[in-house]
Parts: sequence; structure tokens; C-alpha cells
Amino acid sequence: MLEVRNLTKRFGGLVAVSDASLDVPEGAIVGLLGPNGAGKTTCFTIIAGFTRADSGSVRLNGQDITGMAPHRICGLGMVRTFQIVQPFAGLTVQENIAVGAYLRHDNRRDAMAEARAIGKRLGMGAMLDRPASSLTIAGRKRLEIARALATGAKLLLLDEVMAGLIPTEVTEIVGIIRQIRDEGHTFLMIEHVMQAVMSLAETAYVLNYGKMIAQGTPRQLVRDPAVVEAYLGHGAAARLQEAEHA
Ligand SMILES: Nc1ncnc2c1ncn2[C@@H]1O[C@H](COP(=O)(O)OP(=O)(O)OP(=O)(O)O)[C@@H](O)[C@H]1O
Repeated sequence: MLEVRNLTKRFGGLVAVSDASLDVPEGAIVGLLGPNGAGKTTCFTIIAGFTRADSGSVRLNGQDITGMAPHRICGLGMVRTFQIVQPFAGLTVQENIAVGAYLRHDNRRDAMAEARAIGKRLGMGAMLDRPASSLTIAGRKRLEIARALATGAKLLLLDEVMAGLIPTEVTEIVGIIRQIRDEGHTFLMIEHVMQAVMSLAETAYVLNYGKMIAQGTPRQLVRDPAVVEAYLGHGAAARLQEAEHA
């Protein structure tokens, strides 16, 4: 469904993303992992059309969307969420979700009806008429997913939707993502919460200093010495093995 090939993005002298490629098959949940500053969010901003890459290409359902504007990409069925969730504080939760729905509905009544249905599906029924400013972090993360879903996009790029949540809230969002996938959606997700990655992603990619250093099942990746060293530093894999055998 999504084919990303050889993306490179420089900020001055810093190569934030370097020749990175990945694939997301339809119906999959794919993880994008890596330590802080590895280039994950920059990859998302390029894929979703918010930044232009210096080189490389992005194809969605076979169509070349490289350099296309975010709203056009969204219209073709792919949308991203943001790590720092910023709802329209003066609008209700339902009105915030409706902002996404206006992409495919040109009148308020239909957009609001769609927003209500999606909010209920995501367990937000009791919050719909409250101002978005009253939501907890967990509520805001749900709202972010709801707003993305309301656009009608089938491929969702989730940027750290579990960050800042307590374990029971993580479990709830994991359940919601699984439910949305079963209803016919596909996910590429940046995630640091390993409990969520382990239980959701069938496959994941690991970025380090902008380069894709590994791909595999989450279980394979946590045992991959290159991945362990990317997170814990040079020599960490050997030290961990020694400690295990001591
Ligand atoms: N607009 C920008 N201008 C200059 N440097 C940038 C810009 N955006 C990102 N960077 C740099 O590019 C590198 C990759 O950043 P990015 O936010 O993509 O990493 P990340 O893997 O998403 O990190 P995190 O897990 O901390 O969110 C970092 O060194 C960052 O400081």
C-alpha cells in the first residue's frame, strides 16, 4: 500500500534521514522504531507531504505522491497524526472530529453525524459535547486518532500515540487500534512504548542516525545486536550477553 524508497533529508550539515526505505502492506500494522533524534518524525513529515525530501520517492497504492501537498495525500487515503496533540480548544470534541470529516462532507450536519459515529466507535460517546480543552492526555490521543479516521483515510501514520499514557490507557488504545485495523485500516506507527509495539506490530523498522538499520518482527528486533547498540550504546549487546551468561 505504501512504498517508501531511498528517502534522504538534510537540515544544513545534518543528515536527518539517509537513504531510508520501507513498505507497508495493506491491512498491516508496521512499527517505526529508533532512539530519540533517529529521524522517525522527519520520515513521517516527508511521507505525509509536510516536508520535501532531498531525494527519494513515496508511492501510495501504486501512485507516486512524492512532494504532493498533505491535503491531497489525505484525499488519496493517507493521513498522519501529531506527537504533540493540539486540538481546537474552543471547539467541542465532536466539532474537533468533524474537522477531519469536512474533507469528504460539505455540510455541517453530515460532518457532525460522521464525527459522532466515529467518536462513539472510539469510546468517546460521553465526551463528545465537552470542550476539547477539558480532555486528559489519553482523551486527546483518542481525539487525534478519531480526527484522522474522520478524514476517511485508510492508511494512518500514528506518531507516538501511546506517549505519556499509563499502562491501562495503553492497553485501551492498543485495543482500539486493533479494532480499527480489523475494520479495514492500515497503520504505520512511530512508538517508543515497547509493550504496544510487541502486541500490535507484525513487523517493524529501526532507524538510527537517519539510516534504516534493521527490519523484522518486534521479537527479532529486541534481540538484534545492532538494535540493542543503537539504543544502549556501542558494546552494549556484548555486555548484555556476558551478563546473561554470568
Ligand atoms: N526542521 C528541522 N531543522 C533542523 N533540524 C531538524 C529539523 N527537524 C528535525 N531535525 C533534526 O533531525 C534529526 C531527526 O529528528 P526527528 O524529529 O525526525 O527524530 P525522531 O526519531 O522523530 O526523534 P524523537 O523520537 O525524539 O521524536 C534530529 O537531530 C533533529 O534535531
